[in-house]
Amino acid sequence: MQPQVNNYQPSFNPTSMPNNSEMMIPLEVETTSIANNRATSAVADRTDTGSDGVFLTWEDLWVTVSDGRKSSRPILQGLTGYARPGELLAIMGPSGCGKSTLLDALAGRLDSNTRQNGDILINGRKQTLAYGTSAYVTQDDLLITTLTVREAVYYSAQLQLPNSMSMSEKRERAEMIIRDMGLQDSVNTRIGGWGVKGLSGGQKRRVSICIEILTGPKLLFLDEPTSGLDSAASYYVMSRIAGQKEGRTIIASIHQPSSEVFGLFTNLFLLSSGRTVYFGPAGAANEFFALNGFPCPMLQNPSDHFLKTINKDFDQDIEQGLRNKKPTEEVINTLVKSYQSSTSYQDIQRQVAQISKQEGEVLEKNRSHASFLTQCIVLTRRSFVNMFRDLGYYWLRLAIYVTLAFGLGTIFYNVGSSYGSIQARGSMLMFVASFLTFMTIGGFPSFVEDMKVFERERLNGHYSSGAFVIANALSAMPYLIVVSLIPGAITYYLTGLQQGFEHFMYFASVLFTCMMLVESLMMIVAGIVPNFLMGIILGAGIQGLMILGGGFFRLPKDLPKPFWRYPLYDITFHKYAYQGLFKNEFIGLVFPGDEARGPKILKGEDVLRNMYQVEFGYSKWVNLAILLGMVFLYRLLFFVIVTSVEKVKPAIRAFMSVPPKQTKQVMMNPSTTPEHKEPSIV
Ligand SMILES: Nc1ncnc2c1ncn2[C@@H]1O[C@H](COP(=O)(O)OP(=O)(O)OP(=O)(O)O)[C@@H](O)[C@H]1O
Repeated sequence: MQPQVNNYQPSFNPTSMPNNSEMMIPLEVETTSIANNRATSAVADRTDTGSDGVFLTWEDLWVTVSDGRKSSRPILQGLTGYARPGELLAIMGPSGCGKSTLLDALAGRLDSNTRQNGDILINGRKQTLAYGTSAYVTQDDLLITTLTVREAVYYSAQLQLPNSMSMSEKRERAEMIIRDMGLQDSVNTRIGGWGVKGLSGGQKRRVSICIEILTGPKLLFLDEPTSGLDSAASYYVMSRIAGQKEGRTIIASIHQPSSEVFGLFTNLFLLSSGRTVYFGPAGAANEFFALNGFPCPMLQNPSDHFLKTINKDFDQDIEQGLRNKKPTEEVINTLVKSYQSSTSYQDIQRQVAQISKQEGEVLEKNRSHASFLTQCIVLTRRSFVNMFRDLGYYWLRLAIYVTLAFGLGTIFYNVGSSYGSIQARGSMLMFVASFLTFMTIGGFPSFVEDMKVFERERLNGHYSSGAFVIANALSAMPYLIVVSLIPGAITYYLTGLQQGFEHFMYFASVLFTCMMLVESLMMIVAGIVPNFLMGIILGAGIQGLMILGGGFFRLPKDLPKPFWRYPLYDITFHKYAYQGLFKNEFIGLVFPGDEARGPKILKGEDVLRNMYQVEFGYSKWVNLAILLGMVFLYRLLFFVIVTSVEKVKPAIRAFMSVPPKQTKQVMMNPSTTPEHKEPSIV
């Protein structure tokens, strides 16, 4: 159909237009408009932020990203709008138009390489969202892949729901949400990840939604909740979400909603290349397009029509196929200008101003009501189950450790007590304290996965960072005990190190503590660089330096100052591990001296003092205590890092934002330019 001439009347006011639920095809517009007028104006006039719920407004919102050179590229261009309790706002637009960026900006989760300008107010107040103030179902389903659907939702219920609710009530709530999302037939299916097939993409999507709607958050963001779902599933999922909107503010970006799903939206925010094509009641969008000369063809889904009209990505194909068609860029400019000169736009601005003026309640952080102890217990249990089921977490490592233990046991088999055994014992202990513990790095991919899930759950306020840090350490302990006892015993007894159960237990304890230390170190690395390759390189580099400066490859007195001797030698855990193991092994043993040079008999203490320059004055137990203290310190550092990221990120974002007035000076607002040009900041 050829577009008609632009006969759009600026007096068009979508806030007085009918509700969309009864208006799916153009013919119905006229018949339902009068009936619905009253309903929508009632909604439109509800701007009292004093009521319970979240009123969100954004005004002249710009988001730009540096394009690598000295200029910036705008992703969102001066957007203005609002979302209110009891309403479902749908954000639609072609792929890449900025839907996720808008959601991220509103939820306070923009990437650090972006700059945000403009006002976002919550209940009329400038308030930083994120970390527990809202729930956000992101596009990526960051879930624990080894859990079943029931486990994932139930653990989440235990973490998020208050202690005052009984376990059976929590279980009941979890089961109900699972049923609501149509997952009752997959409750016992594991979610699955790379390498392990589990749920389908659409089912994972629904698990993510289940987890976030468990507590009925006051402000809910959903980024493409229906991706991967068939049209029936999309409708049921969206209708469940829409059914929760009473007293809640829901904003969802969505691709290709069916006409039934479209009927569930209260308001529609239509974007193209980061510009507003339309904002207002979803039911009035059809008329807006029709009045501008782009009526929805009979029997066509309106949302398909809107997206087709404003998608310029395939203009070349269209040009080849339909030579007489208006270029899409022109169509978009017409709609953008038309919207900006309409009374409805002024009305939206008036609404935003009105809502912004009324200061309502401060949105409280952290929706989690489970006690700290409950969080620790539930997270420890969940993490323990995950570690047990994830073969790569510990079991594979155990198999490699056992293989290496046999390697060590055979290469140093029955090491004896000759003069030559001194060097053999030293090398073997060094290998155990350095390389066996170094291999803990192999668990890093699993740590990164854990960190991703933690970040999502933390941002959505499911639990505190402290509970995560404690649970992560506690759940790893039983496995590390197994991993240090079995390969430790094989190595110890095959090589014939100093006899006595206490000596073996000390050996295994140092191995265990060093593995805890390396795990803690790698969690710190995962907290700083949540990138698998970079993390492994960084972790390996740090440990390489520590091993070098531990006082074995270069004896302590020969270590160059200032870096290697002070401070590295004193802070590297390898120093305390080597010296503890050496004391455990050599003290009490006697060796025949070097026949050519030294004394006839060498006492173990002399070997330590003269050959390895071990520090005396404190016992091997002090070495072990220092190592345990380091585990505590590393975990504390990990906690400080994850909590400071929470504080630093919003501060950086606030620092990166410039007041809207400045923005207007450096950027061209399309509404003020006769022909739209891509604005840029240089
Ligand atoms: N942090 C970033 N750095 C660089 N470019 C970015 C960043 N965030 C978004 N963009 C760019 O902004 C544009 C809009 O991205 P966004 O993800 O918001 O689109 P979208 O409408 O959600 O797309 P889709 O529907 O395909 O998910 C894209 O071109 C994207 O590459």
